Amino acid sequence: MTSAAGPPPTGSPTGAAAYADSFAAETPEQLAARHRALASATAFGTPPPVEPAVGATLAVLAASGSARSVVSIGSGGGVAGLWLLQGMRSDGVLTALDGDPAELRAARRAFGEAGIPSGRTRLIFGTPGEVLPRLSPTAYDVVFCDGPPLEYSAQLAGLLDLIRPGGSLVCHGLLADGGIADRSARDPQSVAWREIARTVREDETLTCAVLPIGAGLLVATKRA
Ligand SMILES: C[S@@+](CC[C@H](N)C(=O)[O-])C[C@H]1O[C@@H](n2cnc3c(N)ncnc32)[C@H](O)[C@@H]1O
Repeated sequence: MTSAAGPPPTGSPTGAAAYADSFAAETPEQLAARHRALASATAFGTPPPVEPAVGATLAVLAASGSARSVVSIGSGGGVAGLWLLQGMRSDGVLTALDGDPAELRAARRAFGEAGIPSGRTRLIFGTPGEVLPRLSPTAYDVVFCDGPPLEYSAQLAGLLDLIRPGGSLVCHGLLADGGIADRSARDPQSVAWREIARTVREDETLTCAVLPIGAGLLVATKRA
């Protein structure tokens, strides 16, 4: 992807993945947030933002449910948040949490530059374990998780409790290194992803799918 905001990052996808990303054109403000997040990833080793095709999928999921209330766990620099806001109702509120104040500042900047009214975002510092108990059960249309699975796998029941019937849990990153599909991979991250995927697949109140875009999306929708 080439843009006025800078050259394509190294390691950019090719072929079908590149087409999927190019289809999901980003605004100059989204591109600026993406380039800041990628620069931070290069400089500090922070995880990269979601790919454009993943962002567009988040927007579609939010739009298809006329989402008014969305939670983003691991706000990062706000790239995914901007896509979610794009799909949500114009009066919808995005609650974004992160355990790194610098990431929350970056997300606030991204939302401000994109002209998002301050009342449409709620930025909360903390871990899922600290913040989830303060959120209202069955009040959210979409709960999006993007961060180390070990950080929220233990919170899975609490995450599902937040979602209204018809709403969705969306987890990003389960296909990142192929460990989930490799039975011999016993590293903690692969084990956590396997456990999350197994739990949602076996839950008869959920309809779920794995979408092989970006680093992989696990989508689980609560039956109405
Ligand atoms: C992959 S980045 C999120 C990128 C974001 N979804 C985007 O596309 O802009 C993961 C984020 O999770 C946050 N994080 C990691 N562990 C956390 C924890 N235990 N509690 C809260 N946030 C955490 C990191 O600070 C980081 O900003």
